[in-house]
Amino acid sequence: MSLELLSSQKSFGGWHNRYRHRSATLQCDMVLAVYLPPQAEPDAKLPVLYWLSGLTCSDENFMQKAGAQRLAAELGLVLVAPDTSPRGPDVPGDPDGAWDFGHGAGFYLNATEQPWAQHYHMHDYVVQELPALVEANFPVNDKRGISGHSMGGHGALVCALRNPGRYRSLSAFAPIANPSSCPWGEKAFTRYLGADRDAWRGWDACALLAERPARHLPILVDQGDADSFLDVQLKPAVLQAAAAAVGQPLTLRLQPGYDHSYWFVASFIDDHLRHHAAALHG
Ligand SMILES: N[C@@H](CCC(=O)N[C@@H](CS)C(=O)NCC(=O)O)C(=O)O
Repeated sequence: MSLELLSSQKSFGGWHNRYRHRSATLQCDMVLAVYLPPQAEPDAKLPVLYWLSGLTCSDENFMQKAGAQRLAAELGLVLVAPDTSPRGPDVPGDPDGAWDFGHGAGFYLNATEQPWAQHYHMHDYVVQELPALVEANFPVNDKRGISGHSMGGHGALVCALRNPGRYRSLSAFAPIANPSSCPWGEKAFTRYLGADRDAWRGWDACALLAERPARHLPILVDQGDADSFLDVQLKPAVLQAAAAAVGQPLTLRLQPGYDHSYWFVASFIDDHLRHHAAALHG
């Protein structure tokens, strides 16, 4: 599993590096970003926070806009930001060129429907191939946290709920909380998973919570109350109700005046980094 270094910049005493590699899971080349804090000496064993971005994003949005490096450097956290879908000329995208499906919109699931099923296995990529790659190439241990924004916030919830024990910490910003009941999710799930809604349950955080809560894993969620996607696409109240019904520890913070952008993410990223560091360094 070789990584080709594309660029490297020093940041807060550590390094922001971008790499390309061939993904066996996705059957295409993938680019990812890794922030190595100053503690990442060759003999170190640092925990890793995986960040899953939202619709239209690549590895770059979070690393450039969230302002996570300063505190990650202080806390000794490695940050890993993968792309949001398989990419390339051989990977089919949205037939109409829309931004909410296909390239940049892999929804962190394993597609079962053609033509998507050949490449769109972002869940297995994020949960299996990516940690194996990171743990083979960087001075890290197997203490993993996961977080993300919007489609990626939901992706983080699903990755953790589907894989008990694989992550020690979990949080989300403005997750698409119940994709089975919103336009972005219904479009993506119908195409990636087919029309049978029973097949969607394993990929919807609210349905998963009902079946396999992770009561040992407290979830931190921040949501701006001025987010234009709040009522139609995100629906945090459904997640709150699903968590309450099964005794899942969930702290949902409605942040007054904040929208859906990375201005919002940057405003609360420190709280999330501390939430993860407390569990990962324990
Ligand atoms: N392009 C869409 C918005 C998509 C969007 O808001 N994407 C979010 C995640 S769902 C994002 O992070 N965008 C990239 C950025 O802000 O850097 C629109 O025009 O309404």
